[in-house]
Amino acid sequence: MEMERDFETKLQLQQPELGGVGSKAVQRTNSITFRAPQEQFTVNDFELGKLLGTGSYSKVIRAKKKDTGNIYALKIMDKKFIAKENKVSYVKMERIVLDQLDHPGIISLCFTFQDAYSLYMALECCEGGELFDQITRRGRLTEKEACFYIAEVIDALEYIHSMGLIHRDIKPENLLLTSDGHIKIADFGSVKPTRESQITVLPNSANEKACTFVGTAAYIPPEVLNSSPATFGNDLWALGCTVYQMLSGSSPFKDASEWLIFQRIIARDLKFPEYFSHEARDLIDKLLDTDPSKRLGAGPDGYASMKKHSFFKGIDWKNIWKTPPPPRLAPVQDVSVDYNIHDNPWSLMHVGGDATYHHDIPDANACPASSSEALSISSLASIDSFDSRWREFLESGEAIVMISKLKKIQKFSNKKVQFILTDKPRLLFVDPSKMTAKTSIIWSDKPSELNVQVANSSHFKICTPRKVISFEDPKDRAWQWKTAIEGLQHR
Ligand SMILES: Nc1ncnc2c1ncn2[C@@H]1O[C@H](COP(=O)(O)OP(=O)(O)OP(=O)(O)O)[C@@H](O)[C@H]1O
Repeated sequence: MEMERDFETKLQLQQPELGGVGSKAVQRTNSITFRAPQEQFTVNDFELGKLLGTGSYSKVIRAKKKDTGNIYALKIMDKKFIAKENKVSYVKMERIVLDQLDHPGIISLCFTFQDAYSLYMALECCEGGELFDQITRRGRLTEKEACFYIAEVIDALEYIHSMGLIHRDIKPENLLLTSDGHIKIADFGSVKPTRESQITVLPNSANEKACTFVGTAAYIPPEVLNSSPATFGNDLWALGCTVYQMLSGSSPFKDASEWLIFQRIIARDLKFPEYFSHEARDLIDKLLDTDPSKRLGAGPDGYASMKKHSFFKGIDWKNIWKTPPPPRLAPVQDVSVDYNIHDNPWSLMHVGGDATYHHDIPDANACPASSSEALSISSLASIDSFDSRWREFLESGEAIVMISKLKKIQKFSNKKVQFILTDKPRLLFVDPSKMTAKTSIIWSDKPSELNVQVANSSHFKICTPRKVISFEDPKDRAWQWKTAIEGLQHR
């Protein structure tokens, strides 16, 4: 209870002063004016649809407001989890920053509300999913496609920097696509305002993370690894890594562990695939300068030098948001995560009340989110971090990628097992009735030593040189198990 109270005080993002339920009136807290109001809604006011994505402290769900029919991406954050994981400042920062930004390339915040367990941010819904999924599905993008997407990111990033903000987590997972294929930058939890920032922040939140190590390992610039304070150059480095990833399908310093990734970043161990054009190499090379002040876009003429780069030949910078985006990829089969509240492993723990759950809200644009369970392996990593029951079976820093109660089919009797795939990667069995760890399957990245054979939507086999284990997944996720395991083998 004490923690709850403490949390409530810490997360008092705003106090409604004007208007009642549904009011669009402006509100103030500590003399900050909020554009997106804090409403008195409950989760019962929404029809919850498919899971759009998961972050390290949130789940984002497509939700339709029952009275208006408006669709939102509802970012749901478990209060206790946020307090426990010290993410309070991240939530505050994202709320207050998104509230003040206004750009076609940045996700907009429509309103917020909360209940006893969760905080809810109703965001503009990006039906096209993550750019990451587009890259994963295609293997890589063409230079023409990448050029368009990067040009939009640059336009939005120029605005973010002009507001005195460093995003600090630019990566393909945080670049979302609208239903018509334009980019929107998401995830402003790691933002750091500079001293000159025009953005108003809540007391004590601006400097909390001044030199903290934030971001994602593969996109972190070398100076951050050396504990230098954040600069706009951080985002330019991450942009360089993102261009590389769009064109090649993987990040430039990818390696088997974070430690190895960091070694490669510090050594600037950068190799280009043969098929990269001279212009692409030159752009990436200039963005990945080890000196942050020399990175393209960081010089005295700012973004103008970047926009003039030959890679962007033909881009109409003034009309970029009116330019037709590259054609959409064929949508993948909608493998929306089953998050029936009564089914524990994938449940939305603590989503208040008796919410109405709909597995699929019909989409006016017939455009399913591409953030599929099967393909967004990395972003699924923390989906179960809200469910602490399985934590005891994990090693420190290890996260669950996929978990299900399966029937292990044996010769004489079948057995129920909790089957867990982690990002380490490991495949574990837990006896769900005794809550004891059983054997694990020896992991191998080689398909000859570990492969999954799907018989039908519910039945699959895991084959290793020593044994073949047959499973039945009552939730028909056989293909998803295969994709998740193979995704980690190719990580
Ligand atoms: N507005 C949106 N429309 C569609 N999908 C979204 C939207 N916002 C977020 N998502 C999906 O949810 C995922 C998680 O969201 P977000 O990155 O904001 O969460 P987080 O908890 O802040 O994550 P992180 O661990 O990256 O800090 C995104 O990667 C994306 O797939």
